[in-house]
Amino acid sequence: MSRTPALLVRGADLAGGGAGDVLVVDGTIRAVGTDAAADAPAGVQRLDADGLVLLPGLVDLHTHLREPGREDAETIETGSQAAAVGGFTAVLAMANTTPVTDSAEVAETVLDLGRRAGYVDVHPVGAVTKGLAGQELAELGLMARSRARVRVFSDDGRCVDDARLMRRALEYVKGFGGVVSQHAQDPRLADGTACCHEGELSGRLGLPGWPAVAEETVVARDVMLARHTGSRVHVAHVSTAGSVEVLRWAKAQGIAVTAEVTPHHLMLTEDELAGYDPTFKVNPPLRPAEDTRALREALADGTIDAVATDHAPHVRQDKEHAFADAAFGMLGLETALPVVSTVMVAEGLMTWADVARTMSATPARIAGLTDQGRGLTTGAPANLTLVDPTRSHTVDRALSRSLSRNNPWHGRRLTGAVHLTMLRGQVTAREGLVWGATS
Ligand SMILES: NC(=O)N[C@@H](CC(=O)O)C(=O)O
Ligand SMILES: [Zn+2]
Ligand SMILES: [Zn+2]
Repeated sequence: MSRTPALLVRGADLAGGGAGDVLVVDGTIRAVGTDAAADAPAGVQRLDADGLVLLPGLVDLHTHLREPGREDAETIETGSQAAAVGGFTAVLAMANTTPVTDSAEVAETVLDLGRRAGYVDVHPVGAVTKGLAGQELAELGLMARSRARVRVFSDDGRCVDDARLMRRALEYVKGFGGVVSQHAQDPRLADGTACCHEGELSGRLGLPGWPAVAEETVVARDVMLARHTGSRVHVAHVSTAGSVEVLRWAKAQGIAVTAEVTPHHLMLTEDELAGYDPTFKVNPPLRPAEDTRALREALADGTIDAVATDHAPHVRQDKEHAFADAAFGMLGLETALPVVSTVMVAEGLMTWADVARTMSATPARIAGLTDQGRGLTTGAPANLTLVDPTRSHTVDRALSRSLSRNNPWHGRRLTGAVHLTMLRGQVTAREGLVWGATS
C-alpha cells in the first residue's frame, strides 16, 4: 500500500461549488481551484473526474463494528473496509462491544485495531455507564485522557434514563469538550418486548410497539439538562416528527444540542414490516411516512445536523427468527451516500454542499475530530470521496464487505455511487473494491 506521491483530480464538481481541480501531494491538499494544475510537480498522476462530485471524506458518528466480542458479525477490519467502500474516512465505533468500551484500555484497543486495519480512522465511543448498566458512570476522564482521546460517550442500545446520572455525565464531559450521544427511549414507555412503531399497523400485525412519545420525552428532558448544565448533548438516530419539533425549539433557545438521522429513517417507513421480514427490525423502529417526511425536512433545514449510519451487523443466527425474536439492526455503511443521494439530492431537497456539511464537516465537529471534515481546502489532509452522482445501481447484499448480510437495501435501485475514497492521500477503495483487491 504505497501512497500516491502526487495526484491531480481534474474537473470534478468541488462539493457542489462548481468545477475545479484538486492537487494532492504527500497526503495533503496542496492546491484547489482552476489553476491547481500549475503547482503540480513533474510526474503527477492525473485523474479525470469530469461529471463526478468531489466531497470531503465522510465521517460516520455512529457505527457498530462489533470488535471486541462479536467478530463473527463484524471485525474492525471488515467494518473499516465497508466504511471505505461507502466513502467514509472516519467512523465512531459504538461502545456496546464485549467487553464494553468503558475503560481507557478497551478504547485504546479499538483505536489500535483501527490503525492496524488502516482503511479509515476508527475513533472509539466510550460508554457513559459501566458495562452499559445505567448504574454508575464509566471512567469518562480516563478514556478522554487516553491515547484514544475519547470525546463521544454513549450507552447506545440503552438509554441513559436516570436523569441524575445523565446530568452528572453532561457536567463531567463539559470539562474536556465531550458530548453525550443519547439513544433516546424511555424504557418505561417502551416495553422490553416492543419491536416496531406503536400505531395502527402494529395493532394490525399483532406486534408490541414503541410509542413515539418514548423517544420524544427523553429528547425533551435531555435538552433541558443540556441547558441546565451548559454542556453538549447529541441525539442519536432521531426518528419522530415530535422529536424534530423539540429540537427546533431547543435550537431556537440556543441550547447546545445536535442530532443525527439514519439513512434508513430517511427512506424507509413502517410499511416495510408488512411481510414480517426481520431485516427491517431496527431500533429505533421504522416510523410512519409523516415522520420520514419531517426527518427529511429537518435534515434539509439544519434542525438535524448530521447523517449517521447506525450500521448494525448481525449474523444470520441472530437475525433469522420470527420478527419478535430477531436482533435489532441493519447494515448501512456502504449504502449511506447512495441513499442520501437518492432521497435528498436527486429529489432536490439538498445540494452536494449540504451533503458535505451533514456527512463530513458537522459530524467531525460534533465528535471533536481535528484532521477530518476540514473540507476541500489547501493544507487539509487529503481525505476525499469521489462520487458519481448519476450512476444507478441495484444493491446486492452478497457484494458487501461487511461480514453480515442484514441489508435492507438488497434489490433496491439507488442513484449516486461512491467512485473512490482516499485517506490522507492513500486510495482506500475504488468502485466498491478495497485497495488490496484493486490490482
Ligand atoms: N440500532 C439497532 O437496531 N441495534 C444496535 C443497538 C441499538 O442502537 O439499539 C445494535 O447494536 O445492534
Ligand atoms: Zn441506538
Ligand atoms: Zn446504534
